[in-house]
Amino acid sequence: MAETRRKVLEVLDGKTVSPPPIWLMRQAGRYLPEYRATRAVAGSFLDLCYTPDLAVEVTLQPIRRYAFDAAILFSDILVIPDALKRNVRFEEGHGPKMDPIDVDGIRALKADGISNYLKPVFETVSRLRAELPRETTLLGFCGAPWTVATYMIAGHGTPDQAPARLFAYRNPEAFQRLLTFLAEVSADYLVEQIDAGADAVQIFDSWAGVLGEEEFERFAVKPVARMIASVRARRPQAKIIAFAKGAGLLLKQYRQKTGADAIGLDWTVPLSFAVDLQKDGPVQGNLDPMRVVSGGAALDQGIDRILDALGNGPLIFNLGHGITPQADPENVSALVSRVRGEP
Ligand SMILES: Cc1c2[nH]c(c1CCC(=O)O)Cc1[nH]c(c(CCC(=O)O)c1C)Cc1[nH]c(c(CCC(=O)O)c1C)Cc1[nH]c(c(C)c1CCC(=O)O)C2
Repeated sequence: MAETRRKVLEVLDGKTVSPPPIWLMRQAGRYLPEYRATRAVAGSFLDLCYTPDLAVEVTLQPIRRYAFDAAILFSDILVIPDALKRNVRFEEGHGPKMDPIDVDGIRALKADGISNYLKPVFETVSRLRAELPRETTLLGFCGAPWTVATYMIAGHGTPDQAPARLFAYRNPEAFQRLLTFLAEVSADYLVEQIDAGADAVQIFDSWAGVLGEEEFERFAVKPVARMIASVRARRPQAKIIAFAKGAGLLLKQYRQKTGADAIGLDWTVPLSFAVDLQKDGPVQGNLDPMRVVSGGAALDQGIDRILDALGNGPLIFNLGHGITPQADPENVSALVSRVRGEP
């Protein structure tokens, strides 16, 4: 059989691929009219995540339009609390909600049944691997323990995760227990995605940036290091991207201490520092999603700066965070063409 080049995997192996492969965080989503159409017939957002026919369809939509180098499984990081029976719901215009967990709730958490509950997700992964073009890398994902814990404790999203930070100071043992529990079940979840056909996985620590230095070490670095070690102990070839949004200077040690193959960079990471981080291994990022909303010169300049700074080393071109619903699909076409050096 002919060798298939999966460019994202080549970069994760430390190679420089030119032009760099590209995919976008949240590439399947509300900025696409075809996503909104599927979403409208799906019932709830979680129904969309748990119906393989529909989840496969929305995962493929941005691949059909833009031929991105990677597809990311359509799901959500909050399927783990949902599988833990935290009554997760997504209300229009309100973001995610769930029952807030307390110390007794943390003590009562059990891992039984998660894998069975999430079977539709694994079915989506295996169908995607069969349906995607061979050269497209399939990414699985999960949330990092800290980020998932922030939603479990508050019961909803907050601007600064004050409820989880406060809970962690007041109840250090229960909080540590929650992080350790989430690290274990999330590692199992990633192993099952890999076994179903995911070529690589990304761990999203979207709220790493609200932590002080010591808490970053205990709540972000250690649990993710533990997850990665657990996945690698079982699947030594696993390729893992870790995205700690807002981690800034602490990213330097983050890759080394967690063992991630590549680190994701948000748009506030200075390119001069990104060049330094790239000397230690592959990086992914880091265009400001608002440049995609803006389009025009702001988009072109943002792309060119990243390519100039990072294009001669192992780079997966991406945004610094998820694409937003206001982004014009035409601007995404312009972005992809420019990164690929097409007219
Ligand atoms: C923190 C977080 C969540 N979910 C996720 C994160 C980490 C990354 C990040 O920080 O963005 C990750 C996520 N969520 C979704 C994906 C799918 C794959 C992809 O990237 O295309 C992925 C990888 C779909 C989604 N997850 C969600 C949507 C929008 C819901 C809808 O269509 O009604 C999508 C497409 C809902 C969601 N899910 C979450 C929130 C806060 C929200 C509401 C905010 C919003 O509405 O944009 C939790």
